Amino acid sequence: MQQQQTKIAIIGAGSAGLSAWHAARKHTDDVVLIEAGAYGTTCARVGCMPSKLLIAAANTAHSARNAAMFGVTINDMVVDGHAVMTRVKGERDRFVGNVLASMASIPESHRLQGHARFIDPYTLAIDDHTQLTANAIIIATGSRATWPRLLEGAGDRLIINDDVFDWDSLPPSVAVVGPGVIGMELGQALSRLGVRTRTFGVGGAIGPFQSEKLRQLADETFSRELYLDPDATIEHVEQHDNGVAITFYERESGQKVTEIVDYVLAATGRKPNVDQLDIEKAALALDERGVPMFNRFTTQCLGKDNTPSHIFIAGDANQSAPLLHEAITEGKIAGRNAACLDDVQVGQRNVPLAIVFTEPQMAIVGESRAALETRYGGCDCIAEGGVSFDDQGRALVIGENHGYLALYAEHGSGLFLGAEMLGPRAEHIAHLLAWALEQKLTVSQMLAMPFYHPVIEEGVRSGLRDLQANLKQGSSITERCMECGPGD
Ligand SMILES: Cc1cc2nc3c(=O)[nH]c(=O)nc-3n(C[C@H](O)[C@H](O)[C@H](O)COP(=O)(O)OP(=O)(O)OC[C@H]3O[C@@H](n4cnc5c(N)ncnc54)[C@H](O)[C@@H]3O)c2cc1C
Ligand SMILES: NC(=O)c1ccc[n+]([C@@H]2O[C@H](COP(=O)([O-])OP(=O)(O)OC[C@H]3O[C@@H](n4cnc5c(N)ncnc54)[C@H](O)[C@@H]3O)[C@@H](O)[C@H]2O)c1
Repeated sequence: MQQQQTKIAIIGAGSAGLSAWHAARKHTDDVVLIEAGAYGTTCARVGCMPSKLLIAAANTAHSARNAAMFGVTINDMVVDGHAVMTRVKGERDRFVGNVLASMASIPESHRLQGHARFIDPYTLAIDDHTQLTANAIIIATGSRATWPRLLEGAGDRLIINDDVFDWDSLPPSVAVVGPGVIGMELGQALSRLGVRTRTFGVGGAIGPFQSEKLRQLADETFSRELYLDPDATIEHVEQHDNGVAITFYERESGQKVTEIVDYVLAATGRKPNVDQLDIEKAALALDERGVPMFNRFTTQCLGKDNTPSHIFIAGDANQSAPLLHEAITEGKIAGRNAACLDDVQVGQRNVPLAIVFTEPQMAIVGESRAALETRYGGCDCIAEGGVSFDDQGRALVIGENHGYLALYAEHGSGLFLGAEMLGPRAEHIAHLLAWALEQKLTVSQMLAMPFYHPVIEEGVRSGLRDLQANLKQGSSITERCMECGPGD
């Protein structure tokens, strides 16, 4: 094995690893980036971008199909599966190309190709060709899809998101297992593109929602356009000639049925890629899932001896917020801190923000009601308000009048705490609300902002008014109040 020495080794050239690379390079030239698979990042190759491209095609088909609602007739609307996938893959390749072009700024001499694993806390083996010793190591290895064993009955017809973006055309039917973020985005998109879908979950969860009201509303709303059973019992999955026989209890009738589908798409969650790193040789404290314990503000891992380690972890690998913008932020913090081990600093983290690109979109800003209840310890300190989009002016105009926005604030201070939303333009509303949360605005400060007419934001104002009305803030301090002493 070739012996090599570096100041910083970064494992994984995905979004977090590349962000770490650029941050570290501001402090040192001595950085090595290790990648086991294809360059281009999960986000661009098989994640955020191709999924949004597929969704864009699906929503176009859906709008065309529903154009009659506006008095517009579109005759012979055809979804050309081959053309859909050609555009998805073509634009996807453009995004990947952009990443590859930016990688050109990383000299070959600073890159190693191969699978990294720990030999000891400071040494990595890269495949069986290089032994790399580093003063600091950043784990940015991402995550991968997991699935229950039952689905393996589908044989080579069991697919994950990566496989969808390899298709040259659209198949006639797909069973989607897991109505989480990936399952709902891809399941609805495929259904709108004319693929016969069946979506199955366990325990009732849909998308990212914690609020029972929103979960139920999502169930009702999505069930209107696709077969969705968020608490399904799948009894048997078996590969069958040119498809898969899937035996399940039909939601409405409760009857056991067997259907043949072309593919079973596993969207049952992702696990961090830390299990193939020989992580136990890194002398780190691990949680019950085997993921290194770390400080989310420094991304520094905790050593087995309870002292901060020279190892950092960023992006999906730590599973704390498996989203692209969080991967970039964590990579930046990790890169800077790995380069300045004597002066590890707290990095800036933003408020939680998650958006699901279904229609209606789903979004969570700040902590969910359930998480807030836990944080506040059940002290009845949280006020809730909300608004339905069913009869909201702008939503009616554009024919997207479905959904609800739940808003949370703190009694007493009136501070805005967060929101959960199913509804039109949630991607934009969620940003406005996240920015308000970031600025630590109170509900009355938010209500003092301008609201144009007619816009979805007017619905947000109605929700904020409802929240304001439910807030217990005590009597307002009058101009010459008892508390105000002489000299005021
Ligand atoms: C279908 C889908 C849709 C998504 N949509 C969105 C979205 O709309 N918005 C959003 O914010 N997020 C979205 N995400 C999540 C987002 O893609 C991830 O949070 C983000 O890509 C994580 O980046 P990362 O750098 O941690 O991982 P990656 O980009 O996966 O990088 C990890 C890299 O590490 C390499 N690696 C792993 N182990 C080793 C090893 N031992 N040695 C060397 N290299 C190794 C891997 O090959 C990989 O290249 C989506 C994800 C999926 C799957
Ligand atoms: N728009 C976005 O930002 C976006 C899009 C896609 C993915 N992502 C990221 O990727 C992560 C992973 O997404 P995901 O959808 O794989 O995970 P997820 O945790 O969101 O969803 C997994 C779903 O599978 C269900 N499930 C688990 N076991 C099951 C079983 N045996 N049978 C049926 N259902 C089962 C779960 O109840 C859950 O609903 C997300 O948490 C998110 O961070 C983000």
